[in-house]
Amino acid sequence: MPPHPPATASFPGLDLVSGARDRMLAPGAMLLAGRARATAPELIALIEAIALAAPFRRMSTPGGRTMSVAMTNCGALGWLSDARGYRYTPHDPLTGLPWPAMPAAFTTLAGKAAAEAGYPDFAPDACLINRYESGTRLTLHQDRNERDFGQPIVSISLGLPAIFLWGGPTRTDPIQRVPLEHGDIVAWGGQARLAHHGIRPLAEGTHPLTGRARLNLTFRRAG
Ligand SMILES: O=C(O)CCC(=O)C(=O)O
Ligand SMILES: [Fe+2]
Repeated sequence: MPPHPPATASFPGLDLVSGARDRMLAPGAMLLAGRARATAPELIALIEAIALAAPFRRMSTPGGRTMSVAMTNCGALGWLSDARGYRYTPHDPLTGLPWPAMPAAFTTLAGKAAAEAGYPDFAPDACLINRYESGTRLTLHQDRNERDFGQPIVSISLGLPAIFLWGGPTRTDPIQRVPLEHGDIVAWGGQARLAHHGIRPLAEGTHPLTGRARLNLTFRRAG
């Protein structure tokens, strides 16, 4: 071990070198550290505008439990969970209207991140927006409601930090705990496309841009 660890390890919020924490989580899965930091204020303002038209809500699981994460969507298709199961729909059941359009700033950044992770032609049609508060978590799951598992997933973290749980294709595979910070992007596909993943209960905190919350954008090609 070096006598002085790099400054980025001691002050993770201050690593001005984008990419200092980059890492491959598994073949096909990349942490692209800080890639959304520069556009974060714009992304957050766009999320706030989307939430005025399609409010955050806590959905029910098919088993009848209320999810702790609050969700909304933008794009041609939005992810839903209710008593009938998990699926994508073109309309928000809360308003009966189409989900708000996916802003160009979202599509551009998601496409760039996918390309950097080795998926050059990613054109997402669905963006799930998650809002976590202290104690909120997302249990280990696979993203498998999409039609084509040949398409990757791009996930952007904003606001409060979180611990991302990263497993493998089988539920019992070993789990890595990956700290995710404001502006981090994780992109996975190929042989990592069906890896189990989740979010540990969020710690209390306040972030200058999101207050007491973490926001996450998950981009997928669903249709
Ligand atoms: O919040 C995150 O970082 C992960 C979100 C996620 O896995 C999902 O929405 O399916
Ligand atoms: Fe997921």
